Amino acid sequence: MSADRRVVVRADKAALAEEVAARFLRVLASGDGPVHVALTGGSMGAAVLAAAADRPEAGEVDWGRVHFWWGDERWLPAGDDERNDAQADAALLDRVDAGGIHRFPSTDSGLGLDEAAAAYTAELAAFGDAEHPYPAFDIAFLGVGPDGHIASLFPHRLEIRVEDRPVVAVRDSPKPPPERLSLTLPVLNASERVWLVLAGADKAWALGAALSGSDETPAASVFGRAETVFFADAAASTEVPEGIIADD
Ligand SMILES: O=C1O[C@H](COP(=O)(O)O)[C@@H](O)[C@H](O)[C@H]1O
Repeated sequence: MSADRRVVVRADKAALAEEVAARFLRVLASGDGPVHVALTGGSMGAAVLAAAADRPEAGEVDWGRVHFWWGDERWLPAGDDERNDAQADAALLDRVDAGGIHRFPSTDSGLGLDEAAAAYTAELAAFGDAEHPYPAFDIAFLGVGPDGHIASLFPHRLEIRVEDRPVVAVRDSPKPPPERLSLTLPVLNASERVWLVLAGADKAWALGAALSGSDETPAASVFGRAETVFFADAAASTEVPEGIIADD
């Protein structure tokens, strides 16, 4: 794990999505083995994927090497517009021939919420190694809620402290829908790169709290093994301490 965290700021949401999309495509175009990417829902998740789909470098990526996963999912029927995977499908996944699309189960899968968590745990394990029963993501994308939540790990809740399972079933979520599935911190923290993407003035508090390391802010507790980067627009970065905004 690298405790070093950087903040990259761009003027607005569109410029931010373009910046992250360009970096995302550069990672996908490098190397030659399978690439595992954990996607996020929320406002910036689809914006980054849509920007990536429209960039010319998307044509240089061997999408057959790329496995897509999700950091969390809303417990809804397959294809529901509010599901995180449906938003990613529309933005990018329907336009590329990915090596694997690993969706969380849906309410119409015939599984209950706990069974769905177990099913995703098993799917992750199929791509694990001797060290961990889950893949080490090359990139884990995370949105950050105004309260500092990441994936479906919300402040002041037990799910943030779960270390013995890769997936948790979330009930009574403070944000609708009330039932969700989420990866846990040990899985996210095994990622090579953790990229948190946030835009808008309503995210300024969350970014400041994440950087100050508040125990109860989930966004403060996630670290990539090689790098942890907060990508923010100007409106979201007003509470970033001086001197930690990266030049790149
Ligand atoms: O519900 C969710 O919210 C968070 C943050 O979303 P945002 O719209 O405030 O950016 C998102 O990261 C998560 O994947 C999603 O399920």
